[in-house]
Amino acid sequence: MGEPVVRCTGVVVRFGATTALDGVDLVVWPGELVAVTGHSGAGKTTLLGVLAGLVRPAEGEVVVGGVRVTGLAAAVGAGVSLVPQGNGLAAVLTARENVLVPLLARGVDAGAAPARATAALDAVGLGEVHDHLVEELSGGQQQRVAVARGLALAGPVLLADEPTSELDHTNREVVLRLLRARADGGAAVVMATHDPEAAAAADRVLHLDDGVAVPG
Ligand SMILES: Nc1ncnc2c1ncn2[C@@H]1O[C@H](COP(=O)(O)OP(=O)(O)OP(=O)(O)O)[C@@H](O)[C@H]1O
Repeated sequence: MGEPVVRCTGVVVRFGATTALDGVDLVVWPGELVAVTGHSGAGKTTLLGVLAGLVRPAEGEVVVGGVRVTGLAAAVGAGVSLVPQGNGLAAVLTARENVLVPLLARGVDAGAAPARATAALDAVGLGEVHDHLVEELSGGQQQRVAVARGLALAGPVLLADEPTSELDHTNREVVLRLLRARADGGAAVVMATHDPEAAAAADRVLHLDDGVAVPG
């Protein structure tokens, strides 16, 4: 049966007196799209942060592709990419540059990277605005640039934090279809969401309640 891509065991995260995650276990296999749901403040972003090596747990461990994730460098090395909440785009770069720069930073061949960036932007329906500055784009367009950036990285683990929150129905379906396709291609995809339609598109739901995983 092979190995899961992501194995998260007994993860506890505390921010001062707040316990954001309280012993969370999560296993994700290649080909799975998992939705993480829960009320605002339940710990969804924190969990994705732990998987992305951005948040260090007080207890427990995360293993991705057989590598223990001890920080950002380990997560990047294991091929984790994150579509962050708030998109994390550089406003003064173009849509295309926002997708291209991380590809080059991760060592994608400079000859191949531009076509990959273009294809990812086309896939999310942004063919017309490749060369527009991000600050000139609408919130929904910016969100799709962030999704394109995550998709273009094409690693074995794609994390997406509320990737459809700014989108209309049509674009939400486009993004969900792309995440589904990425999982069908063998990646492990983990998506935090408040959107019941997005959760319904997942193979499985991990529901968090005040940092505790509860049966969905
Ligand atoms: N950097 C931080 N410093 C202090 N507390 C934090 C920090 N990040 C998160 N928290 C707290 O941890 C808890 C979980 O927050 P988290 O952002 O993971 O929730 P969430 O489920 O993603 O919420 P939302 O749906 O609103 O994005 C909250 O109580 C939050 O206030």
